[in-house]
Amino acid sequence: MASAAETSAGPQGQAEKPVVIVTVGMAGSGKTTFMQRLNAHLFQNQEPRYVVNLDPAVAKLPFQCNLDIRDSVNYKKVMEEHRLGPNGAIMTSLNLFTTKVDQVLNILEKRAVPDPENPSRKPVKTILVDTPGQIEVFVWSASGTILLDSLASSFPTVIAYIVDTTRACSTSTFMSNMLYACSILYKTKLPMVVVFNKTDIQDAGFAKEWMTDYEAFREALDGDENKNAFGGQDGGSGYMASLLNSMSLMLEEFYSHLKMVSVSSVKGTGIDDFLEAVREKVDEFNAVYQPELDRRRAEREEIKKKQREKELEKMMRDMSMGGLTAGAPEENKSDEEEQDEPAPADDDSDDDEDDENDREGLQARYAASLLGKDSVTEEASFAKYLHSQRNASQ
Ligand SMILES: Nc1nc2c(ncn2[C@@H]2O[C@H](COP(=O)(O)OP(=O)(O)OP(=O)(O)O)[C@@H](O)[C@H]2O)c(=O)[nH]1
Repeated sequence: MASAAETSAGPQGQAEKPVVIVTVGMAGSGKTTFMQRLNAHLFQNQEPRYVVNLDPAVAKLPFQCNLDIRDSVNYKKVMEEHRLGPNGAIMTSLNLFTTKVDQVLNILEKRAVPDPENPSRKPVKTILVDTPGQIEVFVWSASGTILLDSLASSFPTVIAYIVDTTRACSTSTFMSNMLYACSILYKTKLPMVVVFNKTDIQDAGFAKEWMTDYEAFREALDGDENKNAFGGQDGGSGYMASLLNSMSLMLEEFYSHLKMVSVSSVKGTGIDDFLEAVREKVDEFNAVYQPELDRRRAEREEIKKKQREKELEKMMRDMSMGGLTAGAPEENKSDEEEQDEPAPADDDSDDDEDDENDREGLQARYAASLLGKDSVTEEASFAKYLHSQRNASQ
């Protein structure tokens, strides 16, 4: 069977990149169990994979992990030392871990290619990432964004949004779940597969129907309203139904961007469907998301370049003004002193000329460095200079 990474090969036969699957979902939706099942499935198919755990608070993982946030950050210590609650400590642990994102990417990139020192070790094809149950802590935090952006800038990345099907079968809980998924899709701007988990207990056929047929959802909504499922009085229930109805219409466009699969992580059903959906999403990542990511990266670079040019302009102005102010103390001298002062010797005029040459040379070097003709040392000295300027102005 084709691997999830098989469609991620770059153009003109470039080395195949592994696919990153990031599992997110509400607390208890079954993310860890799903990861365990996926890991076992890939192992059975002898597919080299790499497992990353980003949940610092998990007590015990039911699978072997290659890279574990708990090895570098002690969640309980973070809680004690910073006097934080559980969610604050998870967020701080993620922040601390994010400072090592370059190292993490280095490791992953090394594992994605053959190792000349260990030729028997196959390059990984799938990178599985488990995230904390507190979904907002990961998706809406700066560190979560940095981690996701960094992964997506190196590998095709797909979000697996896990839904507890047993808790999504009423129209209101279903809608809450879909709104969460929608916000994650638009926040991360990454392709998403919605995984209806625990289908050994509750079939997910209703969800598929509601996502593809508005009338079916409308009927279910009427049924819930008639049963007074929203529990409102004096028209409260009516308000809820009308809100859900409007949201369902609004989400129609969003549903069209999703791929949904039914899975039972406990029984192992639906995993092949999930991997097939990931393959589709990887194609979408390469065709749609990658160019968009490249465009955003180029935009950021352009902004940075403009900022540097602005700083250089300001610095040039400061330097030419500096030339004027260098003579300023002279102006404080009394007329008398000025008259008594002997005429400048030839030596002094040489110094002035040297200063002028130095300044011009310096300006030319800075300009060259900004125009990209810089050598490493010039760039370093320029950065040093800007730094000292900033410190001096503070
Ligand atoms: N019946 C059934 N139970 C499941 C399935 N997947 C997970 N569970 C159960 O759901 C509970 C929560 O599963 P976890 O995998 O710990 O969920 P999680 O989303 O990782 O939890 P947090 O990380 O704490 O948010 C456990 O009791 C699992 O055994 C499934 O497919 N079927």
